[in-house]
Amino acid sequence: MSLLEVQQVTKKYPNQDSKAVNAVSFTLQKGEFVSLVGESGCGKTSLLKLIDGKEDADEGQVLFQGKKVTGPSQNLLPGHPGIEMVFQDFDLFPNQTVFQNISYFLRRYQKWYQEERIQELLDMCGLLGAEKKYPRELSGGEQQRIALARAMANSPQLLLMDEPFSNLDALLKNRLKHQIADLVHQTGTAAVFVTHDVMDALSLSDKIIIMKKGELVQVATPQTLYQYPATPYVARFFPNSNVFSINALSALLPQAVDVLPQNGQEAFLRAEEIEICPEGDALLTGIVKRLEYLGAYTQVQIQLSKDFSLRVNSTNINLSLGEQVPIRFDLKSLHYFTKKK
Ligand SMILES: Nc1ncnc2c1ncn2[C@@H]1O[C@H](COP(=O)(O)OP(=O)(O)OP(=O)(O)O)[C@@H](O)[C@H]1O
Repeated sequence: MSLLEVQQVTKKYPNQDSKAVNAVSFTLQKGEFVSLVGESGCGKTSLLKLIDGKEDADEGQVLFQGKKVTGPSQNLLPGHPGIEMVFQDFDLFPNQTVFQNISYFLRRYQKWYQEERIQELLDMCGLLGAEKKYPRELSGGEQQRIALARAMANSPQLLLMDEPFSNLDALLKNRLKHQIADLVHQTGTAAVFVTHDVMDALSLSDKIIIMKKGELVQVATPQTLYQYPATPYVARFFPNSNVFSINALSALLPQAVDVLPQNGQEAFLRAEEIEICPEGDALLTGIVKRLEYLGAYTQVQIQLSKDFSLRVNSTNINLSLGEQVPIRFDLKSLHYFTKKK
């Protein structure tokens, strides 16, 4: 039995024209780490609230450990006890100290255990010594970590995290994201992690769900998602992907018309699959339009025609804007999408 089964869940808020969540189905196993990625307003938070029983579904159902999760219409205190949710706005008690904020979630335990557990949680989140502070005395990132510590206090079976790293600096985010992933794997806690950053999703998840306008577009492992994005929307989440129309490429490569499909479809090519090459080996030639130095390589935007440019990853640090550069790639490495939208 799956830990969580989301079955055809649909939600439309009053006064909204379209459904915030539309016939969404997926399963989650014990200890599995799933990321939910999608553009702003596509229904990620709504889906988390439906899973946790904080919103009523119009259609479909959520089963947690085989039992139906009921919403606020049937519960005085919405929210399932085995599921914890970390909200984007932290939801801390403003007039209580950090210790009180966390201990409220441990109120059923004896004082000595509360104290021990709170030290453990604060240590994990890098906030030892903050027990007596009030939320207003903490930075956004610190408040966010307290919200995480609080959600993990009771070692929930399912942790729902709504962009938990949005207020953290890069150093802290890197530390915390690996701690959370380790914790999930060590304790058998399952997690649904909402993020805008598909690279975070790639590095942390067992499975990634891509959402668009309330619907699931693709559910896949990070490897499959990266190699075979099902639609242009999915591919565009990756900073190194080039999505373009085959017609635009065919116009520049009349000699390749026979090997390129002529149905006006889109294709994609990763920036690392294209190289700047010696002039005699060029497939195409373009002008350097933008240089983005990223440490290990530079991402170079090369304009090939008025409406067609490609991003290329290059280790050449001597390129300059406006320079003419020859590029090549294997036409066989072009990827085509299995779905249109
Ligand atoms: N309580 C509500 N009442 C009415 N409409 C809502 C409510 N909550 C969300 N919506 C609408 O439902 C849609 C989905 O919102 P939701 O917050 O779930 O998206 P999201 O993907 O989490 O967005 P973001 O990434 O910006 O947080 C949006 O159009 C939003 O305006």
